[in-house]
Amino acid sequence: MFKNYIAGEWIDGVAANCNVNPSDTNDIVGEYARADARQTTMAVDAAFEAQWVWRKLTAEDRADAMDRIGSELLVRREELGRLLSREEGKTLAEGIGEVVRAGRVFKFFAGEALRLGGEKLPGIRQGVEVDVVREPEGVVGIITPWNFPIAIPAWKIAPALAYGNAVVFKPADLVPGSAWALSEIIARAGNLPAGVFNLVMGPGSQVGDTIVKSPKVRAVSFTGSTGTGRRIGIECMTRGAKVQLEMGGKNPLVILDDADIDVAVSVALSGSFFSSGQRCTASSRLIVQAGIHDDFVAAMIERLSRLKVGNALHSDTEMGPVASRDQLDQDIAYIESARADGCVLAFGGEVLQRETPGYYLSPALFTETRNHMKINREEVFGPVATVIKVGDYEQALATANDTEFGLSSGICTTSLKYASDFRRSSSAGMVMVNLPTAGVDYHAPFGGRKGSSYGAREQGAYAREFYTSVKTSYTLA
Ligand SMILES: NC(=O)C1=CN([C@@H]2O[C@H](COP(=O)(O)OP(=O)(O)OC[C@H]3O[C@@H](n4cnc5c(N)ncnc54)[C@H](OP(=O)(O)O)[C@@H]3O)[C@@H](O)[C@H]2O)C=CC1
Ligand SMILES: O=C(O)CCC(=O)C(=O)O
Repeated sequence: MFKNYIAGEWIDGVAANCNVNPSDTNDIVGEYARADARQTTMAVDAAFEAQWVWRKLTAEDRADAMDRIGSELLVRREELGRLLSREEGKTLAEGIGEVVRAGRVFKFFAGEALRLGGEKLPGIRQGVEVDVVREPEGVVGIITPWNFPIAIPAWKIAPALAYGNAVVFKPADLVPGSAWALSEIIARAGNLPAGVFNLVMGPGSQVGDTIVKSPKVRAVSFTGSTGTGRRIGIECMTRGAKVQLEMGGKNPLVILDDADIDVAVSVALSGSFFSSGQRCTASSRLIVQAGIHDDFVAAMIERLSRLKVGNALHSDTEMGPVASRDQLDQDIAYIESARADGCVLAFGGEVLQRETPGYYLSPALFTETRNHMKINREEVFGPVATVIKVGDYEQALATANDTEFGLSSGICTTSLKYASDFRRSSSAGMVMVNLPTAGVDYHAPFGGRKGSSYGAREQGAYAREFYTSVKTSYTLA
């Protein structure tokens, strides 16, 4: 049994949770402890005490800890990448890539711990000095989803710790294995004082809810569904805690007549279907100008017909299964609803059988869709993309922005004029030109607008906005 880590001890849960390999449902990955509300409160209390020890250590101590964690992740990339792919279903290359990304994130924040500067302002009164510094928030609650089980925890935990906060980490119940492996490295290689970092596995309705409602938790960082995110946001705001929410997307990829068709197909394929489309940044709406529409759709179908869907751990697999039975059911329900609305299923959308029992779905491409349809309004979170045909650039831009979400957007064009205008006019937080809407750099700010995100940006140096609080002091020298 893999245990929770509370107050510097590995502790049994009140129940157990077995996670299953979505590529082979006969394969049980492991048995993991499940905490309840009482154990979660123990973790919060431990973090509350430990924050004072941690923030008083030097920035170099914190930097060294982040560096050691990052180094171990990078050294163990193959082993941890395999565990991640086995547990979540993304391909081995994607799994290893995610571990590398997490390792780089810790290395980046090792540097950031040393770069957290302040500001000195001239006082307006004679002899008075004004200093502006950033201090840690205190105890930070981190609640993460299943689709990036190592990278998302890493890009929340690393800045939280680097800037001097204590952490209570609750991973998604679906993927405790990756979270446990990451936590074991943080606990051991980080060599942190007891209570500075706590892992509390268990259901969101108990563990997550206790974290969110605890008065000792000063800030909550969440990634997941819009519904859960909004509920957490209201709870935190009601009790005056800081909150950062990364939620859904309905990301548009515009393809103009002047696009290089090979670039457009490769960008759409990667953005829509890699990681089985289970990315909040996935390109779910392909907005295609009429002149290139038929050639683009034909080229996509040709490429999709060669896409190898199979066991995530096989080296030649290009797209693994979807992560769970629930996710498969959700994808199928959206496919049925699109069909009922009159969309044409140009490719895929079928449950597949492979040599091992798993949640295999062929990548689905719909044509003849309209932007007002349900399939174009709600996040599917699976290997499902739609094509929306438009007449010109202005219509493409208006369609792209006509969504309640605003995480990422993209355009494929060879026109500098349209590329520049799209970068300016897109209502998304991240804009890509001739690149997939998914797959971002670890040192640049990450986040969206409108219904996709709430609060300060994640990642890169911008992360300090969320994980620190500004203090202004006045001194009469
Ligand atoms: N935008 C994104 O990045 C993601 C979007 N999604 C979307 O959300 C759908 C549902 O996925 P799901 O995993 O259930 O997403 P959730 O938003 O429910 O889960 C995300 C995290 O929040 C936790 N959680 C759930 N309920 C609460 C609560 N009341 N208080 C505090 N924490 C809570 C979950 O715990 P636990 O799972 O252990 O119950 C998990 O750790 C997907 O089908 C997809 O459409 C999902 C993942 C990521
Ligand atoms: O596209 C990426 O690199 C990140 C995606 C992400 O954060 C998510 O799907 O939750």
